[in-house]
Amino acid sequence: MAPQLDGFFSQVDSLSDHFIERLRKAVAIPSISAEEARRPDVVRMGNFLADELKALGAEVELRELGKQPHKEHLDLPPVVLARYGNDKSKRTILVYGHYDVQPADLSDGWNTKPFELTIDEKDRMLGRGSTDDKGPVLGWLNAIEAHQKAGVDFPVNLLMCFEGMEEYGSEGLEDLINAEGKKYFADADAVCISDNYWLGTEKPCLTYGLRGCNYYSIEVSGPGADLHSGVFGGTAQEPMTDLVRTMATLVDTNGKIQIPGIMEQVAPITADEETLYDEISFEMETLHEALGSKTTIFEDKKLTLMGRWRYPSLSIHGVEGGFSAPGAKTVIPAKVIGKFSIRTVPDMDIDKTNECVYKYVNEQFAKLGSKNTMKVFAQHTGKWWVASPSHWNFNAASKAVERVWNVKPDFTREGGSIPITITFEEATGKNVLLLPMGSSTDGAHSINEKLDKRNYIEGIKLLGAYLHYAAEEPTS
Ligand SMILES: C[C@H](N)C(=O)N[C@@H](Cc1c[nH]cn1)C(=O)O
Ligand SMILES: [Zn+2]
Ligand SMILES: [Zn+2]
Repeated sequence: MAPQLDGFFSQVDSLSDHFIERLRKAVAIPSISAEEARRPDVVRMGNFLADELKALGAEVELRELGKQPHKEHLDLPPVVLARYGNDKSKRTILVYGHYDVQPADLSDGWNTKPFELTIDEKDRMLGRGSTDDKGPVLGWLNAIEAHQKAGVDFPVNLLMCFEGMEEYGSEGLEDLINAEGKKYFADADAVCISDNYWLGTEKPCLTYGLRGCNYYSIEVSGPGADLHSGVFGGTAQEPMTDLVRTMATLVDTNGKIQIPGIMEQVAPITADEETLYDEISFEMETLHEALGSKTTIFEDKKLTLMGRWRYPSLSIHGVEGGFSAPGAKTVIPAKVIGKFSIRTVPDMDIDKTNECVYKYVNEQFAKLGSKNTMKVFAQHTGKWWVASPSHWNFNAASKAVERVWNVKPDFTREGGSIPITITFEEATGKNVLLLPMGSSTDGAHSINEKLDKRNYIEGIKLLGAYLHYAAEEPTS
């Protein structure tokens, strides 16, 4: 029998302004994990979540993770572990999310202040972290509160794990999950993560795969200090020149990775997979809207989806130490660090990929014949993940999508990475489902990140409905 959800749904509608205020408070905390100076704000955000959860009656622990690797002067932010309900007759669902965000500054080109939630005329809620991942994390808290205020029994025991370093490769979390897999998380019957996006703007999806991410630095140094290019230009070998020449050999304009040994690791396409892409609702026009231009590599839907889901990609992100401000400073930087990452896919191996990258970058640098010094290293790595969606956890989520959105979801893979997903699967031995709240045009990691009010409010209903169906779904 379909669960009684009307009381819960109408309570979510009645509390919508209150839930938006909760998101406003969360967005106002600039919890940027990649910026050292923001570490106190990341901790403040963890405390904010812990306090909100305690006020809702959850049992909460703040778990410290020690020092940040390679940055020993910095404490990692705490992991918020919480339990809501401990009824042995109910299923237990473990949910994960992250409370840290990507960097954001008005000067990057935002139309509004990134840490002030701004609701525009189209009911888009703009602000850093609105969709990635503060909106979805608060979705779980809001679902609890709406049940309480509606007087509806909460259908499951909820275990929660919210971290503050996801955007920096989930530093420190893996050990905790492995240690707690059969302790704190022992009761978990299934895992649900809400931290990715629909493929388009109208059709919800359930996600069963993620790419991994190996993030690299190439450090080139030579002169003892930054130099005057009029005095030293033409006399000193320049680190920036060596760096851009090396970086330019990594990938071509159509995204073809130039490093030998990478594509060779990619799993071949199966006959089943060949047919899968035609069924997916995905329009190139929506991709162009999300991209903000028509500069796609492919014109074709299938090749585009394959390029995002099942092939690796290499992206060049930036250069630390180079001159980047407006104006015309005539400096020769003494040391520059180029950053790039490779999104990895089945059957790529992290260590083998690292070896290929190190060998290739060293060879390319050697070809320059430079007297400068070059180091290449991986800053963080995380494995790809692909699961089976034939499981009661996915069935429950599919029914919840149909109930809330009146449409059957697409089953998708995601081009992004949530490094800890595979660790949850291995440490608990349970099925992991990705249940996104936001849509493809939300601009996660970009300027003007937003979450549509509709996706937030219906998303809260979706998370709550999923828990009801998960409580009832027969084991598969
Ligand atoms: C999909 C998720 N919301 C996300 O944005 N993940 C990040 C995580 C990351 C950062 N470094 C490596 N992985 C991403 O895909 O960039
Ligand atoms: Zn992110
Ligand atoms: Zn995220």
